[in-house]
Amino acid sequence: MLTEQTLQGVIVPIVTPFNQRGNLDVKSFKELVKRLVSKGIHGLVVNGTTGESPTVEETELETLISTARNEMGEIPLIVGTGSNNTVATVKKNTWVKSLGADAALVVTPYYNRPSQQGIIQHFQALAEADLPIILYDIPHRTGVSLELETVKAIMGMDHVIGLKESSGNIKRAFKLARSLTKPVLCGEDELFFASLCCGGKGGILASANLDSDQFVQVYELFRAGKIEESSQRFDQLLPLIQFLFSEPNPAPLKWLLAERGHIRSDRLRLPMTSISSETAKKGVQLL
Ligand SMILES: O=C(O)C1=N[C@H](C(=O)O)C[C@H](O)C1
Repeated sequence: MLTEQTLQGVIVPIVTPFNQRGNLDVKSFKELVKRLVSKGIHGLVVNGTTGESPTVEETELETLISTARNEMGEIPLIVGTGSNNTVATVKKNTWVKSLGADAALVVTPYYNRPSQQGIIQHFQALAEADLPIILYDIPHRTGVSLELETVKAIMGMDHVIGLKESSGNIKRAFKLARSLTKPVLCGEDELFFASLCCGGKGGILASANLDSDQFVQVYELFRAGKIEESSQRFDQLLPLIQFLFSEPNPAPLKWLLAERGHIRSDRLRLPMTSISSETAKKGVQLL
């Protein structure tokens, strides 16, 4: 099980590769996991936003979890399970735990506009599944704003081991990293280095599906006190990060992974679509 002491470093929300017909491409997924593990990542998220969780079927998720588990050894496996239905999320957490998950990444309940108290109770209810939780705050995707007091209340729960902070507001990230005793992980790739400077303990970074060893080095250099070297290494990654978020994630990421031969197709499931030809031209320049 993952704990607040071991939750740190570069954690990669892996893409879910599909073939041209839109079916799960298990072979590409397995190769991808192996490659990421060989690059020294500190954890993996299956079924995150980057893994196109809204379109992944339960049987497919079972395959993804067991395939990843087999390749990962002791490296923590986190599974995205968040939804806007508390009972369903408890059930899903219990289920993914039985499949070998070390923790669940749980986004704030979106769309039905719960009160702050409702959000607190949602996370409280997840204790029943007995699986460590990482709170995922990403207001621009969920449409839900968490008050600082709400974050503190959730982070005070025993089964909640950390926060993935994706508000894009570095002042807020700074405040949280300073005031919380549990790890705050950056979920806004462009702010990764800034977040480490604010006291963040690592990041859950879609960009780290590519050039993973470079992201690991940014983190390791920073931890070793080599701040300038870490900063320079991160600057080198910025054009990649900016390209990857020039259209909704994970479309540019899948395109680049396919171009580099790491997956066999850049296919996404609707309503997500592949990148435009203009973005592809920019990608070719980057390559
Ligand atoms: O899947 C994730 O986890 C991430 N998703 C974010 C997003 O797509 O908005 C980006 C972040 O790098 C990780």
